[in-house]
Amino acid sequence: MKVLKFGGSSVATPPRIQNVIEVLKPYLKEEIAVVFSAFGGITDTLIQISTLALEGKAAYKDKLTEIEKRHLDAVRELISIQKQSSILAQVKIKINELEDVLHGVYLVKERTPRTLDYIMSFGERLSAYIISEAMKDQGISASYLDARNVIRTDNHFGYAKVDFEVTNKLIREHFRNKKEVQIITGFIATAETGETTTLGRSGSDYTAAIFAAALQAHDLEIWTDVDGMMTADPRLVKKAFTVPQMSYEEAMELSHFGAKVIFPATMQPAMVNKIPIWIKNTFNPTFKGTVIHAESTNGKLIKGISSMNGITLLNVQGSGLLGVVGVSMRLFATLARERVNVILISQASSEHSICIAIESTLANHAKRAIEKEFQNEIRNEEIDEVQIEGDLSIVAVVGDGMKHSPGTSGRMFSALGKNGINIVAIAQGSSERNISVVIRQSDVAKGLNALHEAFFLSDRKVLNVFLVGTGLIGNSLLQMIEDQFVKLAKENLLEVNVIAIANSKRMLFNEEGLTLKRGIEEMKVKGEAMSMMGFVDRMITLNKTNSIFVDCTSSEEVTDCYERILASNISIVTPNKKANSGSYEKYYSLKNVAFQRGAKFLYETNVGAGLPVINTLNDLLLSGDKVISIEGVLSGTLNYIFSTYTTGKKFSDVVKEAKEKGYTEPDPRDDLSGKDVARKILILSREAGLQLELDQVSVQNLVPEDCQGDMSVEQFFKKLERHDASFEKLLKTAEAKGEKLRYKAVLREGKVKVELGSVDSHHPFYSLSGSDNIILLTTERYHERPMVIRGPGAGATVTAAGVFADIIRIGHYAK
Ligand SMILES: NC(=O)C1=CN([C@@H]2O[C@H](COP(=O)(O)OP(=O)(O)OC[C@H]3O[C@@H](n4cnc5c(N)ncnc54)[C@H](OP(=O)(O)O)[C@@H]3O)[C@@H](O)[C@H]2O)C=CC1
Ligand SMILES: N[C@@H](CC=O)C(=O)O
Ligand code: NA
Repeated sequence: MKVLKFGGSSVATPPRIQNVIEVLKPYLKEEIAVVFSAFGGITDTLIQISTLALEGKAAYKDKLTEIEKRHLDAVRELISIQKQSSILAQVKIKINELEDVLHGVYLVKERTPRTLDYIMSFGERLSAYIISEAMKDQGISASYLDARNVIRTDNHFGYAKVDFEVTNKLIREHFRNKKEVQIITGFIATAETGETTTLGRSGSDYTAAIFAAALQAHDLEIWTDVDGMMTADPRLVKKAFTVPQMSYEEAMELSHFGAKVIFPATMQPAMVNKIPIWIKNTFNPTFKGTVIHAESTNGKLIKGISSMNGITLLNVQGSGLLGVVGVSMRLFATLARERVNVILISQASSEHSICIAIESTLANHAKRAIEKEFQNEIRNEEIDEVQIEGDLSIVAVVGDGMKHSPGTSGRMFSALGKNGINIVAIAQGSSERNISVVIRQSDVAKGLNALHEAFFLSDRKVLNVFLVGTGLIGNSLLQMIEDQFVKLAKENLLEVNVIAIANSKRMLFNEEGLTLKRGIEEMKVKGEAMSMMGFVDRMITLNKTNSIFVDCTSSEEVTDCYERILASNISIVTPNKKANSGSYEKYYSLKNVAFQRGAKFLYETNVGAGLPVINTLNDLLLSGDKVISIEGVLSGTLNYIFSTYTTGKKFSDVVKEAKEKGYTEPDPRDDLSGKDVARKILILSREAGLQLELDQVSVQNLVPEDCQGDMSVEQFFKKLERHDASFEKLLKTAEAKGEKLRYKAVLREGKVKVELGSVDSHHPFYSLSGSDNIILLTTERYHERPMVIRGPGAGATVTAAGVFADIIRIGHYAK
């Protein structure tokens, strides 16, 4: 014997009912019994109608007509015309009965729990009856069984307790010699005194388990609308997947915390009789689903992550708790008396406080009750007033495999901590099957995803990128992420998702990740108006795991948001130098906030583009070295200009070439003025430990006076042409000495300057070409000959690659 149960969503419409009949057909070869819930939504509507009647609102009649129509329509759609009339008549008789009861409620304005149970019973009675007739009409040997004939309970209306001795006997007697498939009403039963009762939440599952146990079925199948028990709530964790098998205990722990696929109490009869419970999906019938059985399956550390919202913590504390026997007894007795269900308890060994998680709706009531119970202690200041903290959630990792496995909680807390999720309370019982934490409700989606990645996606990491700036660098970066996506995911288990893209005008978000190929175009067409505040708010609210803000602009409006971003535990990667070359105070405070929050702030491309300058310098310093001097050519643009500019060429043309090749700043005057180089050497000096400001850098400005000030880049180029002759003079002077022009940056003895000079053929700067940068690091350890870092130091590819490398570096750290 196998018992199957189909829930309300599986039988919500006639086509779905037909689908269920199709699902059942292959089962007819074996012995089965099938339990049905009311058509989807009917139980709720029945409660609603009875409430309207209770409130004296005649509108209940319209709703009743709707219910009647739904059931009559189902008969008309599922059953052939010639058989319809007697079945329609039966349905009408039931609806009339229901109408009489509702009329009674309407008149006397009273709806006892007993009446409500009776009203609700019509949902299952109508559905199972109609389905049994539809099956018969299709040639299946089936008969309708009103479970009230065989399930006996006490008269606790709403959640009646089953008398198994009598029930088992009645069920077995009923099934003796029964050939037809029994189509059974879920949820309902009869009290010893004869009234209709219901079995409480998920009562139809319970009905199925009661039948399975009584008939000693070899399997119980619960058919619902999901693919079984999932590793986490799939609405919040996109990568959640079905758990193929788990123990009864694991299922109880998981379902207890809101994974509403199965309600623990309903498993009891199956569990006691060791009957495997299959969770199957009516909308995906060939999928295996989940089997819940007696074996504790080893191998996996945890089976699932559950979550429960709407939680409030009550904190009872004070010196009166310490070592006083009986306080917790009084506390819990009070809560029990007030029917407040305690979901989680935590007490530290200092015995100074006890904290209890309950449903938020009961918080004020519970607080008042406890304060009343302890009014003497509160008056004597032995116990404080009860503190309540709401808007919380419980998240729990569950699995038999955690037992005796050190490191599970470590992994859990580390995943939450690295994502900046504050843990308000913790509980783990000695069954070691469940570790529960209380966190802010707004952190639940992020927390679940972080834990899911930590436990189920093994070493797989997902980085969520929010990009601002889609010019030369931003665009190349997106291209690179796209080109490397599959390889990184496959070989390095690193998934780089771009969640948002913005330029100065528009921004576009997609929580699932944007299609990079068309990302920028889409952003320009479909994006909403860009506002930096709006962008940051949205990014913070999304609260994604491993979020990385990537700034590929040169805007200070963007760097002004860094502190807030880092303070929200979001890492930053940027080639934009404005933040680190602003005030020293700002530079210092950004590093500090990042450190405090465990967020990363990476800017290798601030100097020498993709060349490993900042990381190398930091490695030297961290290992105890000290900088004596830094000397370099730090501008790709200026190096390109002065190594390409030879007799016969026009200076202004060479500057244009540098811009076309993508070496210059958005405004090339930032390069020519020496300002960009000044920023870079300032950043290196600060990294080396000097507390300097930008105006302390002595700068030689190469922008002719009439080209300075407010004008467009085009206007600037026009004006620059007038100065070609004076630049030619400089060039000729250097060439006459056999030297080359180079724009140098120097840090020595705490002083920093950037200036144009010429170098002879022995100088290491002489042979630089194209966009090359060179950095000579003279340190205590590298003092006879400096460490030399050299190579192309500007341009779209090398810079974007450096930015990408910083993003991946965060991936190494993330979890
Ligand atoms: N080019 C190089 O070789 C190197 C560049 N860098 C740095 O990289 C950064 C980007 O340079 P690059 O790509 O060449 O510059 P671009 O001028 O090509 O692109 C800048 C991008 O930033 C956007 N932007 C500007 N202001 C804002 C704002 N307030 N809000 C949102 N978006 C804004 C622009 O939007 P819109 O498209 O609407 O104008 C544009 O998309 C700069 O900081 C530069 O110093 C660092 C190392 C090397
Ligand atoms: N404009 C800069 C680009 C890198 O920061 C340069 O030319 O070096
Ligand atoms: Na670099």
